Amino acid sequence: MQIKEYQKIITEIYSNIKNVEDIGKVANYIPELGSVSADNFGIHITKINNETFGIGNFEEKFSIQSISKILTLALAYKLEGEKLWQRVDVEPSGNPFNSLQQLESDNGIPRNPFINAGAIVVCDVLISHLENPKEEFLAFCRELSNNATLNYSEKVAKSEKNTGFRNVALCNFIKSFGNIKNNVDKVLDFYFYICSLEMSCKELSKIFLFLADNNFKTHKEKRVITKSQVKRINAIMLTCGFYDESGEFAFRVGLSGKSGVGGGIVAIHPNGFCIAVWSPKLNKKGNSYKGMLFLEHFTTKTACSIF
Ligand SMILES: NC(=O)CC[C@H](N)C(=O)O
Repeated sequence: MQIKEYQKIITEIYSNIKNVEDIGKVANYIPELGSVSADNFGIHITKINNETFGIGNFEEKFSIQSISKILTLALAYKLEGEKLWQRVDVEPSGNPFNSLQQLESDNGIPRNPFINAGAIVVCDVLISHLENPKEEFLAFCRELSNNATLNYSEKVAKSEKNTGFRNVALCNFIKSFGNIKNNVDKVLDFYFYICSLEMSCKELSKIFLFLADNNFKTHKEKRVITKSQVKRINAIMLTCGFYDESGEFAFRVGLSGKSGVGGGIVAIHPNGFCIAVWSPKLNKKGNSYKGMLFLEHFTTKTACSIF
């Protein structure tokens, strides 16, 4: 589909949904997230041929939260290879993102890398590989998107550190099973920082092009991960990207995707495009209410789901 056609359809849906009553709530269990204006609504699409279109607050940076779990997974998979799956599984959890429940019966092996438990293990794997995890992970993101302005938010990271009791519990619990190899404070500090990464919809739809374009190379002409790894990360996004609402997202939208409690969602059409939506009010499962609604209309009107 031509970018002009996407532009027309996106503009139309954006205008309709902008005025729909938002039944969601801005996340405030991390106090700093509660300070954003609930009315923000932005969309940006980047095609693999680099044609783009954006509307609304698509250039404003926000806390990408769990969307960063795709980036930590990509780097850990690159560094650790298939051994990674001995530490974290690839099954949908059917449980909330911060749940402790299954970890006991699963002997400290998190169900997938996109729930908090799984992302914490992935952070631990990265710490074992990297000398300066925060700096090197940020450098990876900057290279991937050819964007030196990408950064963490100190405020959000600190705010989460002060209130992240559940994540502290998760990390210690997993450590008790031997599936955290490094110091828990170090792992948690890294986890809180990766969650605090800030990007706009425009930046998000660009950084994830490596999952849409099988021939993607960075500006330094480097391949990021193998084609098989791209396929697998997309598969985990489809089955686990929205926690206990992953089935619903596949059912209503039909793209691989990932949400964050900052209200962002990215979705991938393999060989087509990456689209990012931001609207801070979340539904009960922690996914952006208007973001999901927008994407449902988008794949319906463009007939561009993967099914
Ligand atoms: N779903 C999310 O975006 C959750 C991430 C958040 N930083 C947390 O650990 O609770």
